[in-house]
Amino acid sequence: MMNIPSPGHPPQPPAGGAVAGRSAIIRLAGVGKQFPARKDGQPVEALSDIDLDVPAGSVLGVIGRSGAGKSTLIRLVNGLEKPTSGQVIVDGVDVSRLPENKLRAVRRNIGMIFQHFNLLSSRTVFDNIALPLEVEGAAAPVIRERVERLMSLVGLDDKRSRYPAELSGGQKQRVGIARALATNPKVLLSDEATSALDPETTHSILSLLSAINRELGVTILLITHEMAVIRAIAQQMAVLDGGRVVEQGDVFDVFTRPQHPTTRSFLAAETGRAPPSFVADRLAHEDAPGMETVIRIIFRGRFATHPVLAQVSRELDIDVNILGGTIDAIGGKPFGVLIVGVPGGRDLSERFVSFLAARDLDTEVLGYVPASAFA
Ligand SMILES: Nc1ncnc2c1ncn2[C@@H]1O[C@H](COP(=O)(O)OP(=O)(O)OP(=O)(O)O)[C@@H](O)[C@H]1O
Repeated sequence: MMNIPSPGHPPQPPAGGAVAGRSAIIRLAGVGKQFPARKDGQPVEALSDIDLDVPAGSVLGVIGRSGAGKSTLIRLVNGLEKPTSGQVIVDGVDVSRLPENKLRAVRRNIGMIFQHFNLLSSRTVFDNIALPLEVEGAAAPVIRERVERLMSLVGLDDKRSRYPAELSGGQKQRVGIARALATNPKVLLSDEATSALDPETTHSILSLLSAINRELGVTILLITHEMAVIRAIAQQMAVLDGGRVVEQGDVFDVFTRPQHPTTRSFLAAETGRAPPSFVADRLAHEDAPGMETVIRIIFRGRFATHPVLAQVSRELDIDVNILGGTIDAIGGKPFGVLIVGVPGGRDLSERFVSFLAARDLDTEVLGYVPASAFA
C-alpha cells in the first residue's frame, strides 16, 4: 500500500476492465467550443458534439494529433474555458455554468499535471507541494504533515530542500504530481505529463499514476499523442480528430479492433503491427502470379495461434509463411499480431481469410510479395 492517508472519499476497488458500469465523475454532453475569429480569419471550431463519460475511479486516455482539441477539452473540465454549447459535469457540478468565484471550490477537487511541470523555480520541493495548501489557508502543522506524506508517496523524501533546477525531469514531474494531490482531489487531469520524459522515466511516472488511481481511487483523465501511454495506464480511451471524438471504448477493444482510420494510423506505429522491413521493402499493392498474399491476423482473448494456423494449413492444403508478429497483453488480456504470407493466389487467400473470420479472428490484407523472396 502507498503511504498516504485516504482522501476525503472512499478508495475505489482496483481499477480493472469493469469500469464501464460505474457512474461518470466527469461527463461531457453535447459539448462544442468555438473560438472567435481573429482579424481576417474564420472562427475556430476546436470541439464539436463531444459526448464523453469518465467513470469514477477509472483512467481514461484521450489521444489526438496536434490541434485535435485535447488541451481545449481538458481546459473545459477544470473550467478554464467555457463551452459554446453543451454541459461539462464534474462530480455532479456543471462547471460550464459556474462563475469564477464558485469554480475555486471545484478546482480544489481537480488536480492537474503538465508536460513542462509548471513548478515555481524560486521554491523548494517542499514549498512547491505546499503551495495549494497555503493558498487555501491551511495551518502550518497540517501543511507539514500533508507535504511530508506526499513527498514520501512520490519518492522524494530526500529532495525536500532542493530547487526545481536541481532535479531531473522525472523528479520534477513527481513534484508536480504531489502538488496536484495536495488538496485531496477526486480527479487528476494530465496534460501530456510524460511527453518531455525519456522512455524509462515515462514508465516510472505512469506506474506512479497507476498506483495513485488504484490505491487512492483518484480518477485520471489524461491526454496524450502516444498510444503507448494509453496502453500502459488507461482502461478506457477516446480518439479525438478535428475536434470530434471519432472512436471511444475499452482500450483492449480499440487496440484490437480499431474502427476509425485515425485510430488505425495511431496504431500503425505499435510494435508488431507493421510488417518487418524485409517484407515491407518488397510489398506490392497489386497481386500477380507467383506472389504470396501478406495478411495481418489479430488474435484476441484466449490465445490459439498455432492450432488455428495448423488447422487452416491442413484444411486448405497450403504452407503458411510466418513473417512476423508479437504476443502481448493489454490490461491483462492477451492479444497477438501475426503477419503471414499465404501462397496460391487470390482464391486461396480469400478462403484463408474466411476460415479465420469464422473463428472470430480479424485479418487485413497488407499487400503481396514474390514467393521467391523468402526462398
Ligand atoms: N484561445 C484560442 N483562441 C483561438 N483558437 C484556439 C485557442 N485555443 C486553441 N485554439 C485552436 O483550437 C484548436 C484545438 O487546439 P488545442 O490546443 O485544444 O489542440 P491540442 O490537440 O491540444 O494540440 P497540441 O497537441 O498541439 O497541444 C486548434 O486549431 C487551435 O489553434
